Amino acid sequence: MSAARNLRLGVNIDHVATIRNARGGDHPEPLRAARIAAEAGADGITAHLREDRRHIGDADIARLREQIALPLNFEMAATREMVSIALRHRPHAACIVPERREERTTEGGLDAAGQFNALAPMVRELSVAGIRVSLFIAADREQFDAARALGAPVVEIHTGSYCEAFHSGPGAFEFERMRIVEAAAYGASIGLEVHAGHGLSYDTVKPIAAIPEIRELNIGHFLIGEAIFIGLDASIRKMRQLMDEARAPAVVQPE
Ligand SMILES: CC(=O)[C@@H](O)[C@H](O)COP(=O)(O)O
Ligand SMILES: NCC(=O)COP(=O)(O)O
Repeated sequence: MSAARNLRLGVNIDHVATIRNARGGDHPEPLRAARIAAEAGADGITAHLREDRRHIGDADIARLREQIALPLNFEMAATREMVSIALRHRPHAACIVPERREERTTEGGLDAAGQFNALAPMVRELSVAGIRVSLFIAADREQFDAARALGAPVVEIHTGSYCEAFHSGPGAFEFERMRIVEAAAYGASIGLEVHAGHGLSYDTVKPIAAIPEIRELNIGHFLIGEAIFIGLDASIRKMRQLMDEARAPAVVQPE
């Protein structure tokens, strides 16, 4: 992703494929969404190849790698099948996420500490292939320590609980925000590159974008939903603008 930006935006296009798959066929095409995202200022494309292929499919990953110049962040479960697919396509990054077939979406973070021995060879294999490994984890020091010990250079903090807390009142929202603030600072202090994502919207993005240690946000479902009303280009540009506003250095007024 672009080195020039100190907060990158990865646009997740999974739910373009969700709509396509509702009817079969090839409309709307995730590849076209990726092209629009690139034009709208995305720094990267994120796609989650779920084991059940409920949205993105294998052919989407192949097309994205062949036809999109932006870095691809390939979200994958910790399975041999997914490691083989990643090694075949060599995306810029592979983000390992926990998956349960019966879940509606990614409900929690990866248990990097509990699954240490199973993850270690996968992280190694992906890294040796030149793929930047990221672990999708909760804002929890034990998980950050495990990510570091595994040799993953990047962690992505699951912002789902934070986004849900937005609807539970200011106290709960602030509590979840602070957990992410502290975790991001801790992650950076032990040498990890910190990303964040899941469920972010125009209402919730700014406090996360304002956290200086966070280098990348991955956002999808809200952007694709909002695109129904204002178009994909406009929905991405507005998100980018909110991120930039949150990140802008405070202007000190002369006395
Ligand atoms: C890991 C993650 O947060 C994304 O993959 C996002 O959740 C979109 O995919 P799902 O809606 O299938 O969970
Ligand atoms: N890793 C999070 C992601 O890619 C986007 O999640 P969402 O915005 O679709 O919930």
